[in-house]
Amino acid sequence: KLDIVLYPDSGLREVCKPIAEMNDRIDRLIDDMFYTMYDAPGIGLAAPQIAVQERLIVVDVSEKKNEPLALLNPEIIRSAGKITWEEGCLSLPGIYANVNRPSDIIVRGMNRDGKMIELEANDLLAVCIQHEIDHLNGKLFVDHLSGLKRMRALQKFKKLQEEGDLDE
Ligand SMILES: O=C(O)C[C@@H](Cc1ccccc1)[C@H](O)SCc1ccccc1
Ligand SMILES: [Zn+2]
Repeated sequence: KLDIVLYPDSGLREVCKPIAEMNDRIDRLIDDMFYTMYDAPGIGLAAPQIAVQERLIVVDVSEKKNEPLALLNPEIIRSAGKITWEEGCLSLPGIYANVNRPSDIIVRGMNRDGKMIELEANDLLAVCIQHEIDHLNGKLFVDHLSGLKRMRALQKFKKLQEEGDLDE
């Protein structure tokens, strides 16, 4: 299990580098990311959340946790519709807020077999993939909130972290 990087770590604000090709290092990283994601538990994880500044995400929104999807250099090439979801983030534990995003997307990327794929994602899978791609661009879900809501969310996160420190 890898340690998940917490806000306000500067690595979460970097634009990640594209991955040139699928190889053993990336294959092992994908396994470590899935293990860390399922253990959290979570339904998505982006490489910068485990301090790797490269364009790699893993998601699995299935009930049975048996539909793992890893994408290298993912890009959204079509988006439509609208959905509001109460999002959380493993890098901002304890903070939740409603975020509006397109509900239907087409995403292109390389899968762990090194094959370029395009897939349609809707609803929660679309939300999750957009949330993870945001991470690759140094964006966090709180950035989609209005100034006041964002400030309140980050103040609450700060307090939760300070309380946590006291409990130590
Ligand atoms: O931090 C992350 O990237 C993992 C996120 C992914 C995510 C957030 C909001 C909506 C969809 C995906 C989550 O913390 S994973 C935790 C979770 C579990 C069940 C439902 C929603 C979020
Ligand atoms: Zn997140």
